[in-house]
Amino acid sequence: MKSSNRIVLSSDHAAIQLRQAIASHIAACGWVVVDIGPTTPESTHYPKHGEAAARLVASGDCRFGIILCGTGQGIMMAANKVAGIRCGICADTFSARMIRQHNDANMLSIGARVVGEGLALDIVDAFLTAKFEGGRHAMRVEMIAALEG
Ligand SMILES: O=C[C@H](O)[C@H](O)[C@H](O)COP(=O)(O)O
Repeated sequence: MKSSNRIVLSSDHAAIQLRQAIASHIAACGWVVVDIGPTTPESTHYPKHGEAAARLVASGDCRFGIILCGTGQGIMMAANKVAGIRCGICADTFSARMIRQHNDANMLSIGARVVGEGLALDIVDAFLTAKFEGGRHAMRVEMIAALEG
């Protein structure tokens, strides 16, 4: 079922605190948060958490996904293996805005060991408030999809 107001959140052990801060922030902004954990700090493996979040976005259950690990890199790589996912990693607000406007990104990855909480929340806001511009960018996004075979 398509949902325009549901956002899935996921992380590995390196980003639990920041993930919870983002969950509170976006819930206060009116989004329905689907936080799929983990909730305990034991070491875990980012590929499975990236994949789980990506599948909820790819299926249409959630409109967007926000995923985190230490750098944001590994979990982003895993999410992008799922067909239909366009996940960008951001450590600045300009990129967070542009991956929506130009790339129609449906997932955002953040490195909890890279950016502090204040900047991370600004990045999330930039991502969630920007709109895909379509036009010349639409064909390029279709070209990305074509690579999925
Ligand atoms: O891209 C991978 C992430 O940054 C992981 O969060 C990181 O590799 C986990 O490292 P560690 O097991 O040393 O906490």
